[in-house]
Amino acid sequence: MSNRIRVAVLGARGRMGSEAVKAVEAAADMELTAALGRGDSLDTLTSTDTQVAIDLTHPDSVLKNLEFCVGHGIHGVVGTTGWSGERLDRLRDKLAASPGTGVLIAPNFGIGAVLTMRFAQQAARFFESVEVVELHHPHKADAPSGTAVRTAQLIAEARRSAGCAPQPDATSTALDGARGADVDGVPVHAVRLRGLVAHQEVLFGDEGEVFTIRHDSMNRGSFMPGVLLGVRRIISAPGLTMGLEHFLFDDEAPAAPAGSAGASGAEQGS
Ligand SMILES: NC(=O)C1=CN([C@@H]2O[C@H](COP(=O)(O)OP(=O)(O)OC[C@H]3O[C@@H](n4cnc5c(N)ncnc54)[C@H](O)[C@@H]3O)[C@@H](O)[C@H]2O)C=CC1
Ligand SMILES: O=C(O)C1=N[C@H](C(=O)O)C[C@H](O)C1
Repeated sequence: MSNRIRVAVLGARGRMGSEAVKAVEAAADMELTAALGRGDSLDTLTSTDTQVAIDLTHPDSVLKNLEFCVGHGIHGVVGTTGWSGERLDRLRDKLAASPGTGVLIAPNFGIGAVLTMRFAQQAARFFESVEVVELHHPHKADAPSGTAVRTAQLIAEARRSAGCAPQPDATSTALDGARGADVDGVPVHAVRLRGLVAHQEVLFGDEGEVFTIRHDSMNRGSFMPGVLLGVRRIISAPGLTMGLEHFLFDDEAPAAPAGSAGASGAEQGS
């Protein structure tokens, strides 16, 4: 019997999902069990004995898909963005009732995007001002992007830990949206433009200097090494893992308890 990982793709006819289907088919250690689109029955996941479902669907679909998967002991690798705190709590409840099952939610599978978040976190305490600008194709459902929200949250956490003061902003009158969305005190601006794929700039400023971190995803193939890494790692990482960095930077992963197959099942990176 084959010991390849049995993987299904949800959202298989979409921009990301169609790339994921090709990537799974090309991976020697994986077998594609199902390529499901909107309206297809999730029962196919159980009838094909799927081990890992990759979700690249829509903010309105992803929680229902995961509730089914986790309820049937199928691990999830999730690229779908647009999560709220309330939806994450519902997923946590579901996972608590299925202790052997793992879900990775990665707002971005691109190595450069993960590094952007990491470097921004490191730079955050050294500058008085910071703003995030994300730029995407006009078909995107959620704004700001999941990556931009996560980047801003990580920056805000780092600034809080370092005891930074709120950043200066004398704006007293503004049109709606002119100063972007306020994510944990960090302004985040979203551009939607034909011709773009996925791009982000983090701008730091202080007296006499500006420091910019920029990342550009030129095509969706760039996300696939991260998706496949997520599939390979989630089968031995029970619980909720927030962010691909927990699988990329192995030196930071919590030690597995003696006798266990992998991570501890405690939440990583919430
Ligand atoms: N984490 C990452 O690195 C990345 C994440 N994304 C996210 O992935 C998601 C999908 O993005 P795109 O591929 O550009 O969107 P898309 O609109 O091209 O594809 C989504 C597909 O999912 C289908 N779908 C919707 N509900 C479904 C359901 N319940 N079951 C099965 N299929 C369903 C749609 O019909 C569509 O074909 C978005 O949330 C986007 O933000 C996109 C790029 C990279
Ligand atoms: O919708 C997209 O395209 C992307 N979505 C993700 C996000 O919201 O951060 C990742 C990447 O930016 C592409």
